[in-house]
Amino acid sequence: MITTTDLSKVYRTKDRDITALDGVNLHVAQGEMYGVIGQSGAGKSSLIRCVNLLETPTSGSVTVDGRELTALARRGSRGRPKRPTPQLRAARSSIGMVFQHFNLLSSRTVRGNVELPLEILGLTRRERSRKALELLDLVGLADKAGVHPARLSGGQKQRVGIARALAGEPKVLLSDEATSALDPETTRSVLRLLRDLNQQLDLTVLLITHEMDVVKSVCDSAALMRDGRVVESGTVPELLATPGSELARELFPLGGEVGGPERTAVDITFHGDTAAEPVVSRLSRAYDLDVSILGAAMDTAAGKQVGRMRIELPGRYEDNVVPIGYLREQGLQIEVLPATEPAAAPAVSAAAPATGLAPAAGASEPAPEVAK
Ligand SMILES: Nc1ncnc2c1ncn2[C@@H]1O[C@H](COP(=O)(O)OP(=O)(O)OP(=O)(O)O)[C@@H](O)[C@H]1O
Repeated sequence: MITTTDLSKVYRTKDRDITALDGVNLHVAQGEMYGVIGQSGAGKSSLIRCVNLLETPTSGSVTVDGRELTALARRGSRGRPKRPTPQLRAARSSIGMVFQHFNLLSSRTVRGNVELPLEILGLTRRERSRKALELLDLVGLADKAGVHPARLSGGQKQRVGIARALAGEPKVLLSDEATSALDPETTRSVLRLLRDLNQQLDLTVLLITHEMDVVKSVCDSAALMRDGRVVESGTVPELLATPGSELARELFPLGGEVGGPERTAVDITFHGDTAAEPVVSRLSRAYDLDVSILGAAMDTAAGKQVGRMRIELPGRYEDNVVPIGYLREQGLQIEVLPATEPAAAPAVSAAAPATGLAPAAGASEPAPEVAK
């Protein structure tokens, strides 16, 4: 539904050129909720603004719903569009946008704000009113139609912003840090609303955020951006199945100090109904091993249960090839951590943290050993 190919954006300022996007290739499938995460300055806003051509990319292409928007834009001087072409304007109507600070008009009522894009689309007063009330009902705000934004909570303002974004019946919704200004409870309810709309309307949602919890609670897929590049991307299960994935580590941080070179540390990821713990006790019994559980995390990602566990086996990797093979045979995803020197930091924290959004290691207490 959304494809960017070699997308680059360079801001030319008086003093220097700033490369905000450096060859971004992204593919968001129809009906997907796709989260782009990264630290401040990574290029997330530039990406989302280039997707709907609010910013003109310096090079590369953007295709939304089969239309190459970059080809529809007429370039003006210094890369700025002179004016959107009618074709670009029409294509943009299939893209809704939700902003961090809501961008509501304080002089208009809630209904008046939702009606604004409908006026631009040329609907009659009666049609506008009917449609706006329908949209307000969809976001749970039918009773606030006549109220001005100043009398709404942050979450309610964002719901109005979402209703307004849906006015043109878009196929794609772009969300620029839509929950960053909201408290955790309100964040959860707005994310639930976005997820419901995604499912009810088969809406494709591209959201940018700096919060891993946002990705974890609603996204089917995610990309990690750094210095204008996508450094990792995929569906959440794919990321969890990728050895060494930074996103997987940040989504499900595992704690636990690894004991040293005479120990083998293994990260186990399990999905859905597979539970690791009985497998670990079976392993312990079958191979007469003292298995230590260093850390564990159970959570849901995009509505599916996912768990991770870090265990430690006595002996080097060479001594544990057979038990590790046994774990793999159980259908669990296994990642063996590189051996560490006794005084060295755990391998995971040595490679950590890309986003700095969550601790990668040392977050939880070591659990007792599994009984043999
Ligand atoms: N209009 C602009 N003119 C010049 N430089 C800009 C402009 N917009 C963004 N930049 C620069 O481009 C880089 C990427 O910025 P961008 O806002 O896309 O990142 P971001 O990941 O969204 O960050 P944040 O989370 O802080 O919004 C930064 O170095 C920023 O300073």
